[in-house]
Amino acid sequence: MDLFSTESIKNILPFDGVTNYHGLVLDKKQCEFYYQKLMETIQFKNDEAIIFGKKIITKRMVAWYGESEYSYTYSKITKRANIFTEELLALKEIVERESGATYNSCLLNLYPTGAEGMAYHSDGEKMLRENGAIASLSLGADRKFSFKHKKNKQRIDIVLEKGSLLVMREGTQTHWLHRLPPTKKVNSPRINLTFRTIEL
Ligand SMILES: O=C(O)CCC(=O)C(=O)O
Ligand SMILES: [Fe+2]
Repeated sequence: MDLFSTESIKNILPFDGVTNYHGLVLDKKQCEFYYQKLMETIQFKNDEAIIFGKKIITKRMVAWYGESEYSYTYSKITKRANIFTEELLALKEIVERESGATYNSCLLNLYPTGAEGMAYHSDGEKMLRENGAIASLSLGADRKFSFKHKKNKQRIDIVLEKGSLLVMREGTQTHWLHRLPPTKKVNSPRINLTFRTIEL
């Protein structure tokens, strides 16, 4: 995929935003290779959040990587990023070529089973480039992903297959929430990578 043909990729939002579903960008072999490599090398930590002043530890695992050891604030806690690994740089290159945008950081989420998900939110943190693309690459178990319009509550559901790329672009974070619903149907892990541009 090159810069000039992104227009032919489907926008799955009916209005107030652009989110392109690129379908599979990794083949079966690449999916298996990167899934294994990331499981072995990424420093996943249980996600922590401060809710009503209390520190909560979740079963979802997260890891932040980037071009430098920038500090970031996520769920109200400030931490330092890790430097991109060889595999993350290779995946970043694929995602950059497919999406026609560049990224300097990556948030990885590991959902050990279908019991873990992520509640409705939008990625509007202050550090993120406003309206910059967020590219979401999925590995491991296939999971449903949902958007909900902030005002009229319209819902859009999509299955994020292993090896697939979803790119959230202008308007998406302003007008829509997204979530990964928990499910009883999935018992195996999923890794999601969201490539982002952070203003350093
Ligand atoms: O796991 C996913 O597909 C979504 C992750 C997400 O929305 C986020 O990290 O902000
Ligand atoms: Fe998100």
